[in-house]
Amino acid sequence: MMAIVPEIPSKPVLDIQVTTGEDVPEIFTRETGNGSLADDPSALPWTDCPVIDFSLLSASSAGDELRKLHSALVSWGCFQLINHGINDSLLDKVGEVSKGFFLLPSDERNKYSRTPNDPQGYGNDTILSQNVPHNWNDRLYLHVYPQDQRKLNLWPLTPPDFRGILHEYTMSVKGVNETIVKAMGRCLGLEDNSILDEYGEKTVMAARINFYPECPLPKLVRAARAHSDASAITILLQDKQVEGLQILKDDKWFKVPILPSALFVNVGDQIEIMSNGIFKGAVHRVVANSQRERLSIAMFCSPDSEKEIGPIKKLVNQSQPALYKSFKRYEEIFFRYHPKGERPILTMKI
Ligand SMILES: O=C(O)CCC(=O)C(=O)O
Ligand SMILES: [Fe+2]
Repeated sequence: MMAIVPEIPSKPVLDIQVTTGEDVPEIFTRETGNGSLADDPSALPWTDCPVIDFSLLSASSAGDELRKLHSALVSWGCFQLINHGINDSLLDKVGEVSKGFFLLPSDERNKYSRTPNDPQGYGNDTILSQNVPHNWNDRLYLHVYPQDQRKLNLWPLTPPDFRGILHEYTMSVKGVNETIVKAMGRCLGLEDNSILDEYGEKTVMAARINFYPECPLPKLVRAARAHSDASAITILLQDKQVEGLQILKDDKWFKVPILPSALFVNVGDQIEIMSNGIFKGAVHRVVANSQRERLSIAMFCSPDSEKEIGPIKKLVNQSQPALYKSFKRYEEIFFRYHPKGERPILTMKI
């Protein structure tokens, strides 16, 4: 049996009283070597990762858009998605109910607190090593699809329409995920359903609703340290006004701009593995902001956790041997390594 490593506990960031940098607890300011904290965000360049028009992806004449998508996935591992069909009013509403939750008094929010060693629920991320800094981030992490896997006791009852809106948003994002994943299959020269078939019986989706309070020490504290996602793909709704997300490419950091009404899509570890390394999982981080709070909603779309995942057979041959092992339940693997400051995907390499 595996020993359970105890968590390094922390209160939600919203419950820490800070007025000056001196009030920031030491668990947030440790250095990790995950990129220099001294980088001045204003000095970094903007990413020019492609903007993909969703409405063109399923057309029989999608050639140009698929070429753009292919180039995005092999170079950046991410793209901005426009014309995705989710209307602005739903994007606004899911943002508003989410913010409404984080603005609740502490005792209301903490009714939905996660329990130690379980990622689902409200609070901050699990940290399992003294060397790993905590993120200046409170998040509500919920399995949202399939519906019978929802832990409804962790779904806020206030704001009153939170559950209904998150459900509606989930179902809309699920459709977007399917079209993107089919297009990714075509980009690899495979059948439409080649990746979706690897998903098994059902797509699994988790929502991670991030709230980043203002931070008086943005030069020493990360809002989210560098990571790649456990998902196959992540569909992210950024804050409408406050930037902060950055993407790593060729060892350089790039800021991700806010594009009105767009969703930001990035490749997660599981598509990197299924594509046998052809598509790159995007390493990203979020910088802290001393002036403004920030909200984002990441929807992690992944294969059925009981399905064995590995490099797609048609992409493996003598000149391209499999680069990764096959496995099940990647989310569990991710939560074993990430809280210790290790990169989960490296443990999957052959
Ligand atoms: O807040 C963001 O823009 C990104 C969040 C993120 O990387 C995540 O939730 O995995
Ligand atoms: Fe992420």
